Amino acid sequence: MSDELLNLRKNIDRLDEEILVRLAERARNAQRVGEIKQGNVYRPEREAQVLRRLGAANPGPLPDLAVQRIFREIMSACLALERPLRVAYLGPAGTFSESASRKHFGSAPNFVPTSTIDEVFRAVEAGNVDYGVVPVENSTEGVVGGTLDLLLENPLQICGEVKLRIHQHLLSKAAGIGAAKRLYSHAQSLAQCHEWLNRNLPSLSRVPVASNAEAARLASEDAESCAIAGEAAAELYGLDVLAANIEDDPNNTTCFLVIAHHDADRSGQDKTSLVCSAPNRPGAMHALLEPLAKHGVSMSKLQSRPARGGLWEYVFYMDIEGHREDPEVAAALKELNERAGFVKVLGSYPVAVI
Ligand SMILES: O=C(O)C(=O)C[C@]1(C(=O)O)C=C[C@@H](O)C=C1
Repeated sequence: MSDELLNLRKNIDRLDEEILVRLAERARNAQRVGEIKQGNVYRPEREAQVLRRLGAANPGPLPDLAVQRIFREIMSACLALERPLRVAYLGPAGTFSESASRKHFGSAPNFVPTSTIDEVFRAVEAGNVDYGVVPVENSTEGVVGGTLDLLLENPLQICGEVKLRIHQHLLSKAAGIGAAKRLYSHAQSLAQCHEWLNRNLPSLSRVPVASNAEAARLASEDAESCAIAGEAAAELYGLDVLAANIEDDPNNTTCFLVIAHHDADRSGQDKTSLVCSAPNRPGAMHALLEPLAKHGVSMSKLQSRPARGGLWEYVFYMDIEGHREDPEVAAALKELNERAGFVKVLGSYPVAVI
């Protein structure tokens, strides 16, 4: 081994020990914060601030995202010293919902898979878990109506968002693509890879199943079949990637929400989700939007859904920029309350950092 290589490795060993000592010191501080803090130990606004600050202060050569992922894990482990979290997600294990949960909370919590989105809400509401992660919108397939309906009916609040790039892979234990006779996947994933499949595997029979993870499990038990699923499912079921990133839209992204009994404090870069109704008369929609324009509040999303109970009655889901405690947002919400038939603030939370 050359002298230079030996010296570099010696340096790395010394630096690792320094990092370790500093990590222990950080963890002890977090433990003490946990003792002093009243109420919830998990503080999404503080975590977002830490990640943003370190991304901005990063001197390189590591990319910002790599630094933020490392600190995401550090905070996850520090928080677990204060109190281990329980997080429910739409299962089974290996789904994109699990990947989104881990992306947001790191790997320290106890993750609890559920069978339906409704069960995620019920687990949080009953206090069986601290937080829940539910899909709300996919860039190709649109909104998850069930999640929007549950947010309207339920007293729970949104305390965070997770944006996950969805990469779909063709997975199998078969020797090659030609050997496969059946393809399992969730209907949404089959739709997201429709063009690739028509081009590359037009005659392979496509079998929709309950989830991508279930598709991966079925493919792991039968070497004549393959599945479309993500990396987490491939790892969990020991499948080979026959073709990677086969989604038709390379920007395919799903947005998830983190639900809890509380929303988040101000982080400096926040959004607020709300749902409201407008009376069915001319100019009613304009009346809803006017307070936002008047107070300089930007709206990033507007989505209508049929109201339960009234034929051709609608409710409107909005995302606006800012925290409900920011003065201009508070003023706009107050006026909106006076004009709309009904307004429910679903929560203010930090804009996703990673
Ligand atoms: O600042 C806090 O409240 C902490 O508990 C520390 C810490 C961290 O490790 O930085 C850990 C968990 C919280 O969610 C936020 C931050």
